[in-house]
Order: sequence, then C-alpha cells, then structure tokens
Amino acid sequence: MLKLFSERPNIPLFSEATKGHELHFTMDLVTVLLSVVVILFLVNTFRNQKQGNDKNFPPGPKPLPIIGNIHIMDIGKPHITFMQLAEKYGTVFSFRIGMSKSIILCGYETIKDALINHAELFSERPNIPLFSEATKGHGVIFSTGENWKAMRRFTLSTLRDYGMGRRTIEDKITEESEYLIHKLKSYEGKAFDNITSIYAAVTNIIVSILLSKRFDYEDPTILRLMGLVNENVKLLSSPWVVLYNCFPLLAKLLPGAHKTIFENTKEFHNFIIRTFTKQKKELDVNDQRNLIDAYLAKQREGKAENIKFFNNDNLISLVGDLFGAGMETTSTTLRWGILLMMKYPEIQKKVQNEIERVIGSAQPQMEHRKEMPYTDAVIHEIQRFGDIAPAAVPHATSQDVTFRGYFIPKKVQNEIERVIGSAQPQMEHRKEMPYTDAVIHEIQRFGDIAPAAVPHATSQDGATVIALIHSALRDKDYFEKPEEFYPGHFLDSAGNFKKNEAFIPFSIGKRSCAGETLAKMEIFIFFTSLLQNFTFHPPPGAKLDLLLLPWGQQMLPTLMKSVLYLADRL
Ligand code: HEM
Repeated sequence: MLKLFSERPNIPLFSEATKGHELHFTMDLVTVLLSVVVILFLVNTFRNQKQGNDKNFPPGPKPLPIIGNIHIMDIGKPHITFMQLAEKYGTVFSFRIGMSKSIILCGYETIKDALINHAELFSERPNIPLFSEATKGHGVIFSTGENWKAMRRFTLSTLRDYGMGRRTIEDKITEESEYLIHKLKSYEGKAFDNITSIYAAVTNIIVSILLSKRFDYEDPTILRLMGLVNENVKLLSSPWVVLYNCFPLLAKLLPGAHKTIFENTKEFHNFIIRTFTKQKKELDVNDQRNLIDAYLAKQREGKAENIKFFNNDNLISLVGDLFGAGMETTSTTLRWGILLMMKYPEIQKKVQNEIERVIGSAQPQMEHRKEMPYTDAVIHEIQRFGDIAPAAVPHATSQDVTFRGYFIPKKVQNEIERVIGSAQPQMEHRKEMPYTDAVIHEIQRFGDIAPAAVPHATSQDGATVIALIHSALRDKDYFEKPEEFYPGHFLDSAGNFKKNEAFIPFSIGKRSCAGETLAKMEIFIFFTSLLQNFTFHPPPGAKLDLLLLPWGQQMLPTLMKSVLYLADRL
C-alpha cells in the first residue's frame, strides 16, 4: 500500500552507512540517525502546532516531541493505560503514539455510537506501517475502500457456502473434536501442555475451509505454519513493532522483531502460493472444493470487477488473514476456557452436569445449546473475561467527522490505493493522483532526501480510531462484577440465558469479525466435547494466578505459554 513511500531511497548518506545491506555501527550511522531525529523533530513541532489548530480535537495527555505519549504507555497492555486515561479525559480522548494521533473510544455506549450509529464513517482502516508493508493493502483485515468491500463480501459468502454444503462446518468440527479427544486421552491423565493440540485442532477447521484437508497434529507443515503465525502474534507487542509503526524508515535500517515478522510472513505467503498454484492446475469450476477454488473460479469468470480485485496478491493476503484470524483467536479462547475451568472447579462441575443431562454421551451439536443456558453463560463469560482482542483492530474515519462534539480528522488515505488499488500503475493514473504527482515533483526538486520525510508525514495526518473492546467487556454499567469471572452476567434469576448487549468480543458494525458464526460454533462444540470427556485440573503444586498471565497484547494476544494441564478422564 505504501510501497511508493516506504521504499528506501538511494540517499547517499544512508547508502554509505548501510552499504545497501547490513548495518555497520559507524560514526556515519550515528550521523544518519541524528539527522533523522532532527527531521522528525521539525516535522513533529510543525504537527504539534497544527494539532493545536484543530478545533475541538479530543483532549488527551500532552505529547512529547517525537515519541508522543509512548513513555506513559504499557506497550504489552496498552488497553490498561487507555482505561486509566479514560478516567481523566472521558470516553473520547486522544493519544499520540510517536507522531501518529489516535482517538480512543471507551465504554460500550461510545463504541456503539461510533461503529453502529455512524457505521459508514468509522469503517476504514488506517495505514499502519507494519501491516501495510506485510500486506501491501491486500486481503480483508487491513484493506480499505472498494478492495476491502469486495474481499469482505467474498469472505462472508464463501464461509456461508461452506457452512451449508454437503459436509457442513459443524460436521467437520465434530469430527475434529474426536481427534482432539483421542489426542488428549493419549496423555493418560499425565500433565501436558495443551497448546499444540488445541491450536492444531482449531487450525484444521480453517484449513478444511481453505484447502479442504486436515493435518495430523504432528505434521511438520502444520507445526511450521502454526509456529510462524504464533511467533508473529507474540512479536506484535514488541517495542520494535511500536518503533517500526512510528518511524518506519528509521526502523527499516535496524534489525529487530519487525524483520522476523516480515520473514515469517514471506515464508507463510510462499506456502500459500505453492498451494494455490497446485490447486489452479486441478481446478474444476463446476466442483469447487474450498475457498481457494471459489476464488480461482472468480478469476476464471473474467468479469471486470473480478479482474480488478480477484488478483493473486489479494488471494495470498486473504488466505493469510483467514488462517491467522481463524486459528489464533479461537484457540486462545478455548485455552482461556480450560484455564478458567481449572481455576473454578465448581463451575466446571456444573457445566459437566448440564452436559450429562442434555447431551449424555451423544456427540455435542449446536442445537443442544439452546437447552444449555448455564454452559452458554459460561462460554460467554469466558469470552468476556478472556478479552482476547482488547483493542480490536484499529479503525479510521473515511472523512472528517464531528463525533460527540469532537473533531476527528480523516486519516489521509493512501492515494495509490484509492486510485490504482492493486492494479498495475499506469501513466493514465497520474491525472487522478495530484498528491503523488506533487510528491514526485518535490522529490525531483529536493533530490534524494525528501522521500524520507514528506510522504510519511502526510500519511500520519488524521487520526487512527481505537474502539476499546476491553472497556465494553468491563463496562460497569452493563456487568455487575466486571473484574470477576461470573457466569451470572449472562443468567436471569430463573437460570435462563440472558443476552447482554455490551458483550462485543467480535466487535460490532461493518468491520465486525467475519468469522463470528464459525468461531461460536467451534468454541461451543470443542468446549462441550472436552468437558464431556475430561475434568481439567492443574498439576500438583501449580499456582493458577490469573493476574500473573498476560491479558492480551496489542492486537491478538497469546497467553498461558507455560501452564500445564492435567486432564483426567471422567
Ligand atoms: C474467538 C474468536 C474470534 C474473536 C474474538 C474475533 C474477534 C475479532 C475482532 C475483535 C475483529 C476486529 C473487528 C474490528 O475491527 O472492529 C475481528 C476481525 C476479523 N475476524 Fe475475527 N475473531 C475471532 C475468530 C475469527 C475466525 C474464526 C475468523 C475466520 C475464519 C475470523 C476472521 C476475521 C476477519 C476476516 C476479520 C476482519 C474483518 C474486516 O476487517 O472486515 N475471526 N475478529
């Protein structure tokens, strides 16, 4: 997406310092870094003046030059910092991460007002340098405009189609839960780390939709793919990623977690390319087997819209998005479920009693859920308490907006993406791209130094909008005991299941999770199948202190790395 602006120009000073390859920590590099810092300082000072001119910009902590408010942010748990700031600044406030402005929306009412009542305005994504570089604006999660609409439509309809096909997704989850139980039984009640089996079981569901196959839990391919996604998710909360997102040109010169993320993404994308190249050869449009086949069939149709959007780049990123989103979130939720059942054995027992009464030894199915209010309430509470995507994925406004009396400037959309999308750039595009044209002129006027500062400065204008899901799931106006694990949040006095509108772990509005139905099915069937077969408890001497565990990271969290579980047969 930001390719034009994020490629490194041949600036003699930089080239000399890096020799085009590795970094050498010489005096030259120090000079380069100092120069960059000075440029950033000037840009920042200019921006601060500009921000002061933005009428009614939401209040927030005073930013320092260059770093903004990073010094007061808990990098691993920014949602906790935001909750504290909301006490002082209210439910709509501003926060500066480096030179990028963010508006934080706190509390269910505020989030609903933005994402539902003003849905059209708040459904864009900002340019986040790390994701822009990794996806180049393709796929569904981080894409924008018409490209996003086409990819989202395709995703929703294809996920629906595969749920209603001959072998429904529910059947596949049921079958996979049998493999999972078989695997856990093989531990014979000894302590084990559940991470690989749970991840593999959940991954097999999305893999069946994408590629119509399943992997054994020890298969090196699935282990490698899961490892790549998992490592990337963990690295998202690294300070290197924050540095990259604030100062991409500077961070590109340095080694660090961002480089690992790009390498992992490349390896993952290569796997996808190999897979769809093979599928292309076998494709029968009249007998589509999976999501990749459905996509390739769209390419074959040759309609104008399909030619524009259904290109290989979008396919690679879309499959990567669905694999990552489909695997990480659901398995993390299930692992929270097991952990909480160990922590609260009396709740685990009540769920098992309900399973015994309603399902007995039959295979759990979605239709059982309506007769199982207690289990349903426990699953909702696991998702509320686990809170695995506390800040959702950042949003942006599609135009300048006045929201609840505050002015939120539009985050300037990348002109290349708006005009060219993922098509091949051609000279005729130039007349619709005044900004890019101006930048190219400016590059020529300034020589090689300008591209480092000018394009990125403009892409930082406007504001990123963070809908703090965490604040809705902990909203004391909606939940009686927000900090406790309390299934009663979802039960009425007669023990019936009770909906709560502030329960929004999948977010709400036009950007809400595209896999919500699938995820709910997986969580219900895997969770009930596990508790039908096992009672989970910690190994002797293990301390289960929930507060010692990470509560999630910037986007998608990983947790419970080191806790082992004992699963005795019932
Ligand atoms: C417990 C499981 C899951 C949770 C809690 C979850 C949560 C979320 C959240 C909070 C978002 C961001 C929404 C926003 O920007 O406002 C999201 C987006 C998304 N999720 Fe999920 N998700 C889960 C499972 C899945 C699964 C299984 C899939 C796919 C098969 C999936 C696919 C997606 C996609 C494609 C998006 C991007 C939507 C867009 O930008 O239009 N998710 N999810």
